[in-house]
Amino acid sequence: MSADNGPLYLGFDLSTQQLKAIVVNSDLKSVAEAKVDFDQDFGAKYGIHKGVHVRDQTGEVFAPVALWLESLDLVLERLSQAMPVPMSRIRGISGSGQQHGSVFWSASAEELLKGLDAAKPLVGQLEKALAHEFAPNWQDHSTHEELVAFDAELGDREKLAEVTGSGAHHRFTGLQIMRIRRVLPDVYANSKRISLVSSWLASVLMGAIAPLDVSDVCGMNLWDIPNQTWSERLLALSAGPDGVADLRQKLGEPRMDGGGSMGAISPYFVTKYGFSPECQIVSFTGDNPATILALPLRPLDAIVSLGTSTTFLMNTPAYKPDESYHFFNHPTTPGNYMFMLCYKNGGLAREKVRDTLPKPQDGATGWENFNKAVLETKPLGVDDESDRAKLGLYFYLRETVPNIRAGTWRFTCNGDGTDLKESPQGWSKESDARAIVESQALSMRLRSQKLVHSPRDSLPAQPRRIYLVGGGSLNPAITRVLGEVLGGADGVYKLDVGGNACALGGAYKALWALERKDGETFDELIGKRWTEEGSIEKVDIGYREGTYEKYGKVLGAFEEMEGRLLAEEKH
Ligand SMILES: Nc1ncnc2c1ncn2[C@@H]1O[C@H](COP(=O)(O)OP(=O)(O)O)[C@@H](O)[C@H]1O
Ligand SMILES: O=C(CO)[C@@H](O)[C@H](O)COP(=O)(O)O
Repeated sequence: MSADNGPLYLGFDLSTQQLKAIVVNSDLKSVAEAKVDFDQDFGAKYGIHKGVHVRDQTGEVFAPVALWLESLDLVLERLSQAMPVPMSRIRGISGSGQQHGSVFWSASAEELLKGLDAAKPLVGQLEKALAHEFAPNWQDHSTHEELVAFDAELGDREKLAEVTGSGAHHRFTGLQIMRIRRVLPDVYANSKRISLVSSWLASVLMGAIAPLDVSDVCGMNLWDIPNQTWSERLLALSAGPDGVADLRQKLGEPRMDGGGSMGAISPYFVTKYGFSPECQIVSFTGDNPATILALPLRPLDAIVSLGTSTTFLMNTPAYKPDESYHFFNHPTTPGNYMFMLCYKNGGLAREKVRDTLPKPQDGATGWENFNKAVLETKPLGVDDESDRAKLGLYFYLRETVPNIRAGTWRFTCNGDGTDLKESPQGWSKESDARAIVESQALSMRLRSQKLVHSPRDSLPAQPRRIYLVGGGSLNPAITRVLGEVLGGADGVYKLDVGGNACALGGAYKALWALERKDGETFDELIGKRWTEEGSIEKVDIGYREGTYEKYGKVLGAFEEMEGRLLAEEKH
């Protein structure tokens, strides 16, 4: 069958600020795309900002589930208009959700999901299917009490990381569930099932509660990765000693196969949008695991995702957990893992620094002055040999890696990293523009050191290729600084789908799930069909001899700066 009349695959991405959809054919070529921007399309109605509500007094960050339901109808309406061929050609659907967020279903959920009426919108019909109208968001940091308890439960934080792939993090779902049980006991008691954002979207599309996904389940601090089972002790911590069986029932058993079908699409979508009743729903995963499925990722290649959060991702067969980063099951390949660093102060922090600079004329992207400042400032703000290197931290929210309070700090040191001192007088706004991007990249380089080795010849240890995805990957100044700091022996590449990588990874996952031959891995199938041309574009040379080493010399000072700020908080 030629790609002109063959099956199509749909990938969704329900992220913090948008719901995106992309359709590809069996040759991996994009056929149609659509998106809903939560603030633009529904901001006034729901009173959200950047996709969420924030309660500063408690640190809560959450999204209205009704907003996502309205967005699902709207994105499908837009997609059906954008499709050059009938929706009935779509054979399979998968996708991704922002990680860690949870949706609490009521006892009526199964029945309401099964009986959806295509003559009415989703939103009114599923109101009573929810035990809680809001979903905690990954930016939530209201769970300090729970964080302390999780880190202590198995002995210490390192032990928790060995078992669950991560130390305790405010946003991880086990902590969020424990807090909901503490502050909203009725919500917890009335929750018949609990979904992650990924499995929630799959559930609505399937008209039945979908199991949690093999990879996304690792973002809860509840899943024992070495033994691939729920940790009874951590369930007991989250649910209370008598609540283990009940919480296990609410969560269900995860689906360990990232491929195959979970069931056919709900008749609601068949009648309303013209899907085939044979269209299959494949398990949905987290947005970061989906990102590593947007291309065949080789060992030593890294992806930097510049979305609302900034993440650094690698695909590795080695499980080497550490309390400062994350390991997840690979979403499609048993025995492989996704290594991840995740920063809360990503895109929104860069926007705050951008907004301190004069606003460009109307019609500009808004980044022009920021980019000019980044490109006109020398590495580490060092103009000549006598200048001290500038190192800054720009945390508008409490950061996760490392767990440092909100604030802005500026330090200087000698070029060899010695004599680190705080610089209370600071420096110009233009220097901040370069320093924030360098700071984010230095943190990634520091923490991924153990996972990289020399790619060839006598080059220093570094990734082979660096792929950039997410909204920020469109920015040439950010791209250049990432190449200068992180290296990349074979260069820095941008995915042509830019901000749509997670949705694309979801579409490829659906394709692999339904077309795989016995035992055929995702990388084998996608690797055979994927071509660089039309998929990626080289945007920077990456490793620059001399510059890379210059940044290497201040890595120790960067770590010391973080250490000093962490120590201040302990006193
Ligand atoms: N030209 C640009 N330069 C720098 N950042 C950009 C640019 N365009 C978009 N962004 C950033 O991309 C972010 C959104 O990226 P996206 O991947 O769509 O996010 P998410 O998946 O978290 O919703 C915005 O917060 C914005 O800061
Ligand atoms: O919390 C994490 C990963 O641990 C975030 O990366 C979320 O998964 C949300 O991502 P974006 O909305 O930035 O894509």
